Amino acid sequence: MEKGLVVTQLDVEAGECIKVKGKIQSDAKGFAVNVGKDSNTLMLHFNPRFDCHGDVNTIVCNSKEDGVWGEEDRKAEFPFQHGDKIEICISFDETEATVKLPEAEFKFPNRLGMEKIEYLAVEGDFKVKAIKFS
Ligand SMILES: CCCO[C@@H]1O[C@H](CO)[C@@H](O[C@@H]2O[C@H](CO)[C@H](O)[C@H](OCc3cn(Cc4ccccc4)nn3)[C@H]2O)[C@H](O)[C@H]1NC(C)=O
Repeated sequence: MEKGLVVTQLDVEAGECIKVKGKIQSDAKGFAVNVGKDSNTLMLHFNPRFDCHGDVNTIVCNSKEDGVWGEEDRKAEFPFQHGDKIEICISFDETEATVKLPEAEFKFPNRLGMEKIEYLAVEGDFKVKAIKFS
């Protein structure tokens, strides 16, 4: 299966923002935005699931340390629809990551105490149009 967008060698610090703009496919089962050190060490795996892994219309967040998933955090809101054109803004500080959407905001603890984001990956049924660092 083809990989999505992967960006490495980043140096995103606390308070800075990663903006990912794109379109959710009309038949999306799910997609994920991963940020962290590398694919095995993730501050945040942000995984909206329309219908996959037994979840329907559920955002699953998690961390990954040395290739091992942490405890999942399922969010109450699901502000996505098939075909949506959205911009996801991810920022963090020493205690938590924040995911800002046009009509919702989610927090997830910075479990690994990461001080910079070096890695960004977007996977699944999401077509990236642009990414911006600010
Ligand atoms: C009840 C006992 C089994 O629990 C299930 O265990 C599964 C396997 O660990 C959990 O699914 C995994 O959850 C992880 C987060 O905790 C990740 O989401 C795992 O997927 C990684 C991944 C990304 N991708 C690329 C991708 C991403 C989005 C859409 C399409 C492809 N391929 N594999 C995903 O396979 C799944 O969330 C978990 N369900 C529950 C309710 O705990």
